[in-house]
Amino acid sequence: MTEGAVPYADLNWHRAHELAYQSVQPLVAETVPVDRAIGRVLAEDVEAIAPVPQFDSAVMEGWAVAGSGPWTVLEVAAVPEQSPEDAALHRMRWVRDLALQDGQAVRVRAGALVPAGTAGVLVLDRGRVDDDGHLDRAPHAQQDEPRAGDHVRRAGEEAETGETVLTAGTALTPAHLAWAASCGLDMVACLRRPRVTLVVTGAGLQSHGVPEPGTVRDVFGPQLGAYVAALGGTVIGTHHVGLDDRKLLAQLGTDAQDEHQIREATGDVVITTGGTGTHSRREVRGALAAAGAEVLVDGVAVQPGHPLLLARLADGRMLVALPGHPLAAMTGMLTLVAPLLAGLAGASVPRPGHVRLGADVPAGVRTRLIPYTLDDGVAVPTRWRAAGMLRGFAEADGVLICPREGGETGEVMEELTLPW
Ligand SMILES: Nc1nc2c(c(=O)[nH]1)N[C@H]1C(S)=C(S)[C@@H](COP(=O)(O)OP(=O)(O)OC[C@H]3O[C@@H](n4cnc5c(N)ncnc54)[C@H](O)[C@@H]3O)O[C@H]1N2
Ligand code: MOO
Repeated sequence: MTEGAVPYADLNWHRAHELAYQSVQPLVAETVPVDRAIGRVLAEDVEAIAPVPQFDSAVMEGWAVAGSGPWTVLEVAAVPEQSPEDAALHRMRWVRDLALQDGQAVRVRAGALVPAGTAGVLVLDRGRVDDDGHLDRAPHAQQDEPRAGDHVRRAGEEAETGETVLTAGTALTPAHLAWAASCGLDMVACLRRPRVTLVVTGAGLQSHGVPEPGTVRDVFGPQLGAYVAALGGTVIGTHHVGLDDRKLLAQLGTDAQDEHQIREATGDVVITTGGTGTHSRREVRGALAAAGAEVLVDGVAVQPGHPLLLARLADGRMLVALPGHPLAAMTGMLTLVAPLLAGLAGASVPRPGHVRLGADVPAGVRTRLIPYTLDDGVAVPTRWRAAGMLRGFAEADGVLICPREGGETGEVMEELTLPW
């Protein structure tokens, strides 16, 4: 390789995707409140700090009973002028400290604590209480109701203290977080969400309305933040630098003195848009060279999104340069940003899925990323697939990774799932 040459120019799509993932290490962990950990990746195994559930409880409303019956129904002495909440708490504590003896029963609601000594729960409509507070089975009940353990949820039946209840590397879903709350957890150790700075280059970008001929409506500044969030990152700043190379360069350098300051000020990743074509202006490549960045990938053999760059800045931040053409940038996010953010977040590499083609795709000059819609379970490639078009991507169910030789109806092809 000649001096200064980029190790991976015109890289095969799969290798570029993998290289982006492998180019980074997971970020350090931080402990976060359970209710703010959605979508985060667990940094370490979580062990149950108490049995789950924490106490024996009734599954059905009725009476917790001891012995074969009939039973005397015990009730707590009422405290005058107690609020309903205080009365409920007072009764719960009384039940907690109670030890049922043979022939005794206590009225319980579904989910409520049952006292020590409970053999089972006699369901409400299977029992009768007479005026003297004696409980017996209803005429239609079986004579052995309730059998030992009937309608009682035992402490520790889901997890014992010290048991691993969530494993490191899990991307936390609402179901995981409900489970963590059920285990009594308040905080969990998660890998930090990658922080991203967006740098939008280009002239004549309009922030609102229908653009005048010769100008374009900016589709990256306002929208890429949500795309980054869907991929597990957080955009901490968006900078419009126009065509000013010095402003672009300023975003790639830093005055910060140490790693912590750099991360706080500028994040972990810089994503630029536009200025990646190999045309006369130096733009992104020039700025990367001036900033002393190490370019890892310069061009991916894919259409759209050929002039994509992956670089490591001098301070260790990673940079992805997306082309200006909108679809090229949107698919470039799947090619390089998705695996990069997954690598930083400690998540597994996003693997392509597979889908059956519902139409022929002719051969092309290189691999193509083609948005498709699902029709009756088969993939119909969009006709709005050129680099400047967004219509096909907007209505897509996924993106085909179509090899150079194309594909025929009925054939199974690799695809990328969209993060929304
Ligand atoms: N002489 C060459 N021309 C081009 C080459 C090349 O190698 N040599 N590569 C082509 C390919 S492939 C692509 S893709 C584009 C990449 O272009 P750039 O990344 O340099 O993009 P710009 O020139 O900055 O912008 C192109 C075009 O994209 C639209 N754009 C840009 N930013 C936005 C935005 N924020 N919102 C909406 N649309 C945007 C705009 O129409 C720009 O004119 O280069 C080819 N040309
Ligand atoms: O390769 Mo560019 O990204 O389509 O025109």
